[in-house]
Amino acid sequence: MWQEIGECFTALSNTADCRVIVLSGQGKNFTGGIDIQSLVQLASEADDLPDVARKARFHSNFIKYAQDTITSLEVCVKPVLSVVHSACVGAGVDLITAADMRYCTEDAWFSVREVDVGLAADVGTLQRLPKVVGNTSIARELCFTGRKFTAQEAKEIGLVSKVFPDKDTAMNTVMDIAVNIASKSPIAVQTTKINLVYSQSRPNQDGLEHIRLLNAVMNQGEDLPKSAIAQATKGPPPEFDNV
Ligand SMILES: CC/C=C\C=C\CC(=O)SCCNC(=O)CCNC(=O)[C@H](O)C(C)(C)COP(=O)(O)OP(=O)(O)OC[C@H]1O[C@@H](n2cnc3c(N)ncnc32)[C@H](O)[C@@H]1OP(=O)(O)O
Repeated sequence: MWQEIGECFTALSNTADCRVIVLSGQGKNFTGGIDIQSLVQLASEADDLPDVARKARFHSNFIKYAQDTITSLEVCVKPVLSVVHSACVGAGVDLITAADMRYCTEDAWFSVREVDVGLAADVGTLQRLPKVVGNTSIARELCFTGRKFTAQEAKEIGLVSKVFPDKDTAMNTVMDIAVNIASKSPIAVQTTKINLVYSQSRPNQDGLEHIRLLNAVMNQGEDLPKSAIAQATKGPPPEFDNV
């Protein structure tokens, strides 16, 4: 699954007729996080190596691979909307915090469970959760304790944008949001995502410089006049070529 997630988001990022991605889970839970047996197996494979440097390199390589998998959501230029139902544990929080938007059902619950399996979270939660919720005290409490928190609390701290009564309602509403985004200029939407991601950990001046250079090129495209004229004339929504 690690491999498929990375391949999937890389492929969708490069698939012209995909404009928006909705990520949801099948079955009883959104995700129970990393397969614990595979984690134990990995530790034992590292243990079999003859010396500490090689053990360290083995761990480092897998962590990098897993980090890149989660980061593939962020690197993907198409907006990723995630919909969580029931449990979202450990790697699930890493995954959704790399998405652009998060929604959940009333029965959803979350846990930054890594400390309880003896790990410091290493595939994104520690970097992204504090920024997503904008409150380092609550982010740290959740990371240090691994405690379960409800959909309601996730909404209160800003982890999710909205809580829906059930999965069908959540999916229908989030699909409407996705359709709305997909109707807009893909150049404008994707450049917006690229700049938001670039700017999230940099000074404003760097982000401004980045968008200035991007738009010096992108503003020469056909989507800007098409959209601007439709807005100004209250004309029908324009159609845009895929990127
Ligand atoms: C480089 C490192 C990269 C990433 C690291 C990520 C770290 C993490 O993800 S830490 C989190 C690890 N996950 C957990 O600790 C979750 C433990 N499981 C649970 O809390 C619950 O099982 C549940 C996910 C909330 C689901 O509960 P429920 O719906 O009640 O089902 P269960 O009966 O408990 O489980 C069914 C069945 O699945 C097995 N299982 C559940 N989660 C895992 C898992 N993460 N790994 C392996 N197996 C799991 C559970 O043991 C049950 O198995 P049976 O054989 O049916 O007993």
